Amino acid sequence: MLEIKNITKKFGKNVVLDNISFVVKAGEAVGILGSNGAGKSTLIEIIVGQIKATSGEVLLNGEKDVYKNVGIQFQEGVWPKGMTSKLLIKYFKKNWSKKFDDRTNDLIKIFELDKIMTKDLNQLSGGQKQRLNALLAIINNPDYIFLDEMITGLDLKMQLRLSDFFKELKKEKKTLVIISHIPEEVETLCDRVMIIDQGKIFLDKKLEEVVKTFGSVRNMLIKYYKGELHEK
Ligand SMILES: Nc1ncnc2c1ncn2[C@@H]1O[C@H](COP(=O)(O)OP(=O)(O)OP(=O)(O)O)[C@@H](O)[C@H]1O
Repeated sequence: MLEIKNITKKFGKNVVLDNISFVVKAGEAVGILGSNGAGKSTLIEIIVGQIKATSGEVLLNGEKDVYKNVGIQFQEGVWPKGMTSKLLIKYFKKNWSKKFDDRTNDLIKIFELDKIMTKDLNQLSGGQKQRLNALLAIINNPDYIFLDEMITGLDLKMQLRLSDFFKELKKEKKTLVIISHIPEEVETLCDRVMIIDQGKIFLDKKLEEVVKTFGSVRNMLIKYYKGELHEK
């Protein structure tokens, strides 16, 4: 169980997260929606320990060292010249000298990275980097997986393939926290939907309830952006 307790984050005077609390149960898949700049990525970065909260705490199964059992899909980075997918995967798996195991080789094929394994990362396309980042999130088979706009910008074939792949992980009772601007991604993968609005939780509902009330996550989001949702 992941507990987010009274998280506030300020950058200078800017309050980006304002006393956010919620619990994610093991095996749950939560989709986090919201406007650009609402605080979604900051929230995930705090949960996984990449940045510090101004106040509040995050506990995973009652413990503070959340990073030990999570996988996070990093945003696109700038890499040293000569860094390749192969080297980066080895680094993440901490097995510089060993051959990849069967699971890793399968993942490389599923994510269609096999042909670009030894190419300089700075020469990869945006979608190729994104697929690599998504693979790194799961390479160590974590129980808690955080995906920040995982399929945005991928071609439809890869969007469907990765959605199917993460759907299978969900069946294995992995816990997923997904930031997305694509309502269909949330509807496909998640059983709980949240909207973050100006650093606060504006809406937190079961997918079932959203679909029953609005017909779809997209319809709910349209209502939200039109100012016709009053959840606060
Ligand atoms: N390191 C930083 N220093 C100062 N302000 C920051 C920093 N990181 C983020 N912010 C600000 O915090 C706010 C929330 O940013 P965040 O990236 O969490 O939004 P988001 O909801 O993920 O947006 P998007 O949908 O555009 O990815 C923004 O106003 C952003 O400018």
